[in-house]
Amino acid sequence: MSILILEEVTKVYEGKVAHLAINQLSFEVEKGEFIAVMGPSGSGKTTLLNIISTIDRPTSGEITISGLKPAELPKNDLSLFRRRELGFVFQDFNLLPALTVEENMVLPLTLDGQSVEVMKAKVQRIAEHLNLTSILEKRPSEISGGQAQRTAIGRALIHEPSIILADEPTGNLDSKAAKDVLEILSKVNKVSETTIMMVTHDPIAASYCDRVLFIKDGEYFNEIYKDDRRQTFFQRILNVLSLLGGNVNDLSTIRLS
Ligand SMILES: Nc1ncnc2c1ncn2[C@@H]1O[C@H](COP(=O)(O)OP(=O)(O)OP(=O)(O)O)[C@@H](O)[C@H]1O
Repeated sequence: MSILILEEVTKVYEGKVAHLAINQLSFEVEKGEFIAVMGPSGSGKTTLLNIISTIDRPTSGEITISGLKPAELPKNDLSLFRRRELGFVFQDFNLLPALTVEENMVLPLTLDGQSVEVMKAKVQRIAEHLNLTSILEKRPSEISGGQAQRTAIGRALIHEPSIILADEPTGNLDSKAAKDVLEILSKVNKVSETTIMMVTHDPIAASYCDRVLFIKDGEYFNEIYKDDRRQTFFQRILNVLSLLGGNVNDLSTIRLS
């Protein structure tokens, strides 16, 4: 069953000079899939994520998430839809510095007015999965980057969303913390069957996924599925990236271990 369907989605940024950022892009994501989106700088990855996350609207084309078309929802229903169906993980964590790890994680629930008992129980369960139990009382300035990103993943999961949208979730982490975060995302994907879509420049991060979708100049370029070991998948990802071209600086963040 497809949980996300894009049908001929186009995004044009209007301005002095109009810019075609996404051009007639169509693809589907299955429920429970862990998919990466890769492409050179400027190929439209962030635009795509913004459109799927309902932060921005497509110029034309249709998007269906969990059987609903967000573009057709009234504003109030759209905020609720975003809070219930989607979880967000960003490169720079986006934690509130004045709140503890626990308070950051429950923030989406407090907006929903849930009882303290329900919130505590949910936090405990997720904190155990994400290995955060011992740091629940700490503030973002007192924890490592990897712990901060795991907290952000916990916040994204607290609503049990249908899809987690992650924008370069390992971009600010060293290789050890990045590996931890990718293993956590894989576990979340496998254990709770949460669908995850991750934009990344890093072929190692992409190799944790089931499928990598490559875009170029806002258009579909290629896609490959993992059907073997992660190391072999990583090599195949590198092969497509070399065909894809782009600025060599785009690959400057690649870690080769
Ligand atoms: N608000 C905007 N107005 C006009 N053009 C924009 C706007 N946002 C992005 N663009 C252009 O649309 C294209 C796609 O941008 P986008 O940020 O989606 O690319 P990206 O693949 O995420 O790039 P990067 O990997 O560098 O983050 C780029 O050419 C960019 O300059």
